[in-house]
Amino acid sequence: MSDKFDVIVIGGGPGGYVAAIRAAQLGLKTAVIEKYQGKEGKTAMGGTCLNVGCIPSKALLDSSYKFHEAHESFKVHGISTGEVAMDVPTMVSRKDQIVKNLTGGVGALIKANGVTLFEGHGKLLAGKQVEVTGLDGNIQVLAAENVILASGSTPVNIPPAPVDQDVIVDSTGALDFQSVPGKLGVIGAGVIGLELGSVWARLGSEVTVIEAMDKFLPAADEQIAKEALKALTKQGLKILMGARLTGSEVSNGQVTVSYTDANGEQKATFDKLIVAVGRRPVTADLLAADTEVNLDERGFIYVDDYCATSVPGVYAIGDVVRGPMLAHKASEEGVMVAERIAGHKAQMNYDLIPSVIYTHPEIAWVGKSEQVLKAEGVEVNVGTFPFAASGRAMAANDTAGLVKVVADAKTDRVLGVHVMGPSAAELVQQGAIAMEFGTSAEDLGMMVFSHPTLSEALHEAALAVNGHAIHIANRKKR
Ligand SMILES: NC(=O)c1ccc[n+]([C@@H]2O[C@H](COP(=O)([O-])OP(=O)(O)OC[C@H]3O[C@@H](n4cnc5c(N)ncnc54)[C@H](O)[C@@H]3O)[C@@H](O)[C@H]2O)c1
Repeated sequence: MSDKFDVIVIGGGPGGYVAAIRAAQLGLKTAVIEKYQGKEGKTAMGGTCLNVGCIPSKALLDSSYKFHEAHESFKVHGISTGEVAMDVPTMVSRKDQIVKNLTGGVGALIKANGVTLFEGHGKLLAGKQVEVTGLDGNIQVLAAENVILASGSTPVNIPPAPVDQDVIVDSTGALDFQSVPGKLGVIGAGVIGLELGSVWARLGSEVTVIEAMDKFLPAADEQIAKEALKALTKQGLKILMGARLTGSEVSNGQVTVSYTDANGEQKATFDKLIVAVGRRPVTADLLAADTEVNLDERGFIYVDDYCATSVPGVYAIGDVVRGPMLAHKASEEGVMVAERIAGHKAQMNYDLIPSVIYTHPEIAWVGKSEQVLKAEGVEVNVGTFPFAASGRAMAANDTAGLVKVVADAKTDRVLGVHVMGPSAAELVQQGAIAMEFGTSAEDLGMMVFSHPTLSEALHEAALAVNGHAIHIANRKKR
């Protein structure tokens, strides 16, 4: 046995690297184990989020939105451009450079905080020992007082559309197309399907999204989901609901998919097909048989509210445990666990984890939807404000969508903030901060918001909860 650590973290994604940095800050002797090899053939920190998830997809979303604006919207402002063209390899290599900078930055932070990096595969053994299989195949065993499992998730594969990363790709392959597919199929109208579908639609692909469920974005507030479906359809995304994929056949560089919908058997042919039907936790070769760490019935590592597993001193965080598969949820769990190991009484508010879909307009929310609250028997007051009535949104030529604030009818406490529109993610975060402090709609209404800002739409929606909005006619007058 070569070394003993206070904390060993398996996995260097947004859960693991944040946990490791926080543990080191708290004076704990910490190691992190990471095996992912980036495009340069070097160990890259940051997990799915930095390497093949949140960050690269946002790089492509931003590039493609700029192209779309130059192509479609500049003329409204009086700007003429001549022919606008997109060089896809340049767009993709810009994305790669951002990934390289960020993963390198995290590597530097790990070092600066005195965390020891082991490059290779980590596996928990009994007795809080951790086996590391190095990239060269050499095996060493480390000992720890505490182990944090942060092995993340991987895309779900489905038998009717086996991924070959050429014609049929998953979310990773879809970040590296070297040209714009003429016809693009997407399986799954979830977060990834809509974000990546948007990227390629903006660049000119004819995009068809095949979604098995009948209800669009079931986790979102119904009013927001309805508006979002309208907006995305207007942008040219063909979204087929209640359509279940049954098979696919690749030939001559194209793929023909079969699916069933309300009208029976259908077929469609695409140049590329993105499979985005969810992600599953990574636990393969993570736990030796005698560790006594339990999994739940869905294959996630079973943890309590504080991310403690069934084995004292062993914790698990992020996508490998229950809850939404979101980088910010993983990071906060990492901080909580590191602090608890250091003896602090840290906890995390699982009720206020914001969700964002980075389409344009963005779709974001925090707290509960009007429908969920009503189903729970909570009486609510609702205030909405459309961006069409916002001076700032008009100035930006970006007026689709609305802000919706849902408050308890008895106490006026804000229970949900739901936004579709420009900077929805940032506006929802303002709601999240206020909700964390138990805000009422009246409190938000009494605050001074800068003019002219998009944030005023949140102010007005909060005022509208009690019939006091100034810049729209109130549904409810008091
Ligand atoms: N912006 C973000 O926060 C962000 C971005 C990307 C990914 N993520 C996370 O990554 C995870 C995975 O994302 P995702 O979009 O793959 O999953 P998802 O669960 O959001 O959506 C998958 C969709 O595929 C549909 N589906 C499943 N099987 C199907 C089939 N056979 N035919 C047709 N449709 C089918 C499902 O009904 C669902 O609507 C999510 O948990 C998400 O939160 C988050």
